[in-house]
Amino acid sequence: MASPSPLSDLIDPGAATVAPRPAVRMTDIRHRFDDLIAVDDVSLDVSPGEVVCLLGPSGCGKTTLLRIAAGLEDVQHGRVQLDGDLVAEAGRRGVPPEKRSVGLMFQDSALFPHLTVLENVVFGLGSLPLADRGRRGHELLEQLRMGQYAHAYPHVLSGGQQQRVALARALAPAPRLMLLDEPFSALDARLRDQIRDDTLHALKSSGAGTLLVTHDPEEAMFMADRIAIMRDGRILQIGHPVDLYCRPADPFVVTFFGDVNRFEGVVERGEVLTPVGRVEATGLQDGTLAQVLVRPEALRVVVVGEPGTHDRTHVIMSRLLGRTSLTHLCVHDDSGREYHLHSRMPGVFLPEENQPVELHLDRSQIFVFPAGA
Ligand SMILES: Nc1ncnc2c1ncn2[C@@H]1O[C@H](COP(=O)(O)OP(=O)(O)OP(=O)(O)O)[C@@H](O)[C@H]1O
Repeated sequence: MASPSPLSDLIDPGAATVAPRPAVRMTDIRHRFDDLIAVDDVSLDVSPGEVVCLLGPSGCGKTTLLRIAAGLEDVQHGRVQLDGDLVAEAGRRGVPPEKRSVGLMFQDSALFPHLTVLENVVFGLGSLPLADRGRRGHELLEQLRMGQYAHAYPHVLSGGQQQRVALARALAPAPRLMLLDEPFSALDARLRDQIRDDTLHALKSSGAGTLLVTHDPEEAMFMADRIAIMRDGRILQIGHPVDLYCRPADPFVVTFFGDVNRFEGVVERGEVLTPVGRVEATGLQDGTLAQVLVRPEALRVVVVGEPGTHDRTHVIMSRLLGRTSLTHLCVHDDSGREYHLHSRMPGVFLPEENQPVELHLDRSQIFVFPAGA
């Protein structure tokens, strides 16, 4: 009997070495509006099937970058390739947006009011036979839980339903790239969570690469395979959400993901002394003035003794925020200087005012940088 062929025989060595062409590749993009540099030397790839979020504060250049990918802004410097094809380069006329195989979705769904939901979804499918258009439209509406509204007009739909239709319309022509600009920001929180979830699954099953603009770090973490965090037109760090959250390259990256407790101190024997204890200052020389950023979840509060008998570290107040509880703490350093710190604990943890406590540190959520970085 012939022995079974090894698994490696099934692998095409050529296929293993050819990386898929990026859905979009933006190279050396710089963009000015008069004197203002809106995008400053950005290069970025999005792979097919990958969701990349552009995250950053208002005005950092996210939308401009997205509009350049879409062809809605000319390329002033650098170039844009879609699925390996050069579509725009500085000094040359680019491929117009409607010829780029790109699906667009914005904060405002911008549906055609005089067309039904189904007609809106199939609007861009003119080249397909009528029956195929209808099949594709119904399939997407079912996937986005809008099947029952196929023959309704947009004005009877809620904002969230309109966004589902806008997503179906953008996905209908099976674009190679989806560009989404703050698509959920006009929706209330509960609705937003459901739509985000459905959008993520629809994007993933489409196989398109996605570039999504948001200023909301939680949304970026929910949606993204990779996050590019931007400030002043530049990408400060790009990577898996865990890389950005747990291995931030810059203090701005730490603070953009939420509230932090901040201290300064001089590095001595590789450590900085803070009011919550000594912290390792990896990579900083002795004598360097350092800033220490301590996430509230890095401070684990342990109740000790009776309320009212506090000496140094004690509770000022505590609040339930839902999935976590926030404790405001009064902490003193060795010289007696007082600090007001925040601790975040999972679940319901509501120690009384004046309760003495001890703090245990989760060092994985404490970050040290040179002061002024
Ligand atoms: N058409 C324009 N003309 C002049 N300045 C512009 C134009 N579009 C954007 N800008 C400016 O360029 C900078 C980047 O804007 P952009 O919209 O890309 O930022 P953003 O990060 O998307 O911000 P937001 O989240 O507020 O939309 C901002 O300072 C903005 O005011």
